[in-house]
Amino acid sequence: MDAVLKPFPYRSLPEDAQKRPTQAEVEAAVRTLLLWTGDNPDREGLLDTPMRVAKAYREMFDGYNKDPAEELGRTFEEVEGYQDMVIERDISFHSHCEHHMVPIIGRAHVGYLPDGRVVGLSKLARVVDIFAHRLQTQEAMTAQIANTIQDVLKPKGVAVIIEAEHMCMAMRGIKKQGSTTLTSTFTGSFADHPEDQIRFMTLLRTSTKSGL
Ligand SMILES: Nc1nc2c(ncn2[C@@H]2O[C@H](COP(=O)(O)OP(=O)(O)OP(=O)(O)O)[C@@H](O)[C@H]2O)c(=O)[nH]1
Ligand SMILES: [Zn+2]
Repeated sequence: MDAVLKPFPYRSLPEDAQKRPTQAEVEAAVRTLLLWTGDNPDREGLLDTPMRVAKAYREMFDGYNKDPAEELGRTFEEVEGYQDMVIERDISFHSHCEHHMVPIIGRAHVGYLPDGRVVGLSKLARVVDIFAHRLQTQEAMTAQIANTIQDVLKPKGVAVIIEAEHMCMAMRGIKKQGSTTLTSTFTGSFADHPEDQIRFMTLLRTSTKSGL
């Protein structure tokens, strides 16, 4: 199936990337990579690997087929006048770095200050996953999540913090296991009022075991 990529509002794709290669072309490319490792793509254990890799890529990079704005389209106003921040903490995600195409594994914390409308909680995690399932830098992913929620939901502000481990730092190159990268983007009232940022950070640190 040759899917045509949807327009992507936060990063333009080159013209020739708009059309996907065929399944046969992808499998041939994986076969080349297998040869590059030094292994034999014709041995029994590797015969179906190009097909499996193509299938896995379709799943791991399905974020290119989805529009994060659509996820935020359905909102609710009946929340009994609730006006304080809403935070979805510890949203686990898997992504791939755009430099080495190896995994980034981490957690996102997403908060917003509603302006009359709230969104289904799962939708915040869906937005995280859509951006995670594209080739990323952590900085870009953090900004994309915050800017999409700000642009579509139009709350008073959005706060996004991501902490992640980059396998390109752990498995190769500098080989530092266990170091994590922290990034943050604050929009609206979170950018304008330090006290909102502080409250966000304080709420994030509230222990889930505290019984609050
Ligand atoms: N800022 C940023 N850098 C990243 C991210 N993921 C990977 N990198 C870095 O991207 C850089 C790419 O550096 P290059 O010198 O072009 O590539 P390289 O020779 O593979 O680099 P080394 O990892 O130092 O071996 C590396 O320093 C990676 O650690 C990310 O999400 N954000
Ligand atoms: Zn990398």
